[in-house]
Amino acid sequence: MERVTTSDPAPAREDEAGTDRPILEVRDLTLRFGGVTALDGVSFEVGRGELFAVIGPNGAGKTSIFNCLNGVYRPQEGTITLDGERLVGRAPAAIAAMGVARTFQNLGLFEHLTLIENLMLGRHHLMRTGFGTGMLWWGRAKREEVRHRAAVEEIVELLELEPYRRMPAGLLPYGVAKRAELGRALAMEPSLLLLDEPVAGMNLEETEDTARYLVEVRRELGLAMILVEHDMRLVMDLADRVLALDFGVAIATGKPSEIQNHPAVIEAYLGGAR
Ligand SMILES: Nc1ncnc2c1ncn2[C@@H]1O[C@H](COP(=O)(O)OP(=O)(O)OP(=O)(O)O)[C@@H](O)[C@H]1O
Repeated sequence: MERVTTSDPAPAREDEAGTDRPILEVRDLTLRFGGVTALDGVSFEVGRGELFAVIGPNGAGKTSIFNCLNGVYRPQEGTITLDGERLVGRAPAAIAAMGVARTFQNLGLFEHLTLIENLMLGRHHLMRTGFGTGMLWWGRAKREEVRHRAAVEEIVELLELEPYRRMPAGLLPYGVAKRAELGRALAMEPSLLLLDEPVAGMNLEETEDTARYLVEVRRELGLAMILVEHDMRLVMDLADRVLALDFGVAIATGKPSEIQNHPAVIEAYLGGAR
């Protein structure tokens, strides 16, 4: 059952969706699987244009947060509010249509489709003219397609994917495929982007490239992003603020420099290594 706390600093009302309010507000999120408490009363906010990172040892609950945010898991308690709209209880497709996009740890591209086709699929939910209507109203459908193609080409340019436009996704080098997946998520025109271990399996050069593209995306699009990542250097370099989890509990939230030196965070990582 949803628990609405009185401590919510900003009640979820659409008319208050002003620019100063955080784009995402998570309050007292609790998620249980039988006897396992994956998330235990977790609260945090993400500001507009903020790059917010979630860290923690294996099994801390990072993926569970993403799965609650995009509607794959339904938390037993707590609220999630995106721009004044409650998310808990909505289906993943509805949440995606509200502006929450996600990249996956393992690639989520269609291997036989070209890079451009994959990006166009990312825009599917934004397309109003289906095939049937398109036949009847081909003029409007054509104009709409031109608009969508132009939006996709902007992303291709931003992420420097031009040389790979017509290549089937399955043939892309790994680093490029990860970038294409970022492009597919951006093609959705999200208001919140969830980045699930964007540099997993990358070498140093690819990791540095990814960091550069994320900085670029942020500068160009001013998009709010949540980053789950084990690469601490990337997190500390890129994030505005960091939430550290341990056994489903939020043990610290703050600037990267504060989190790096936080005794509870150090203990959580060293404890896990013992
Ligand atoms: N579908 C599920 N069924 C049962 N238990 C689950 C499920 N999903 C997650 N859990 C449990 O919830 C806890 C948190 O898992 P989660 O995957 O969110 O951690 P994580 O921080 O993402 O870990 P990692 O860094 O290894 O990906 C773990 O104890 C995990 O076993």
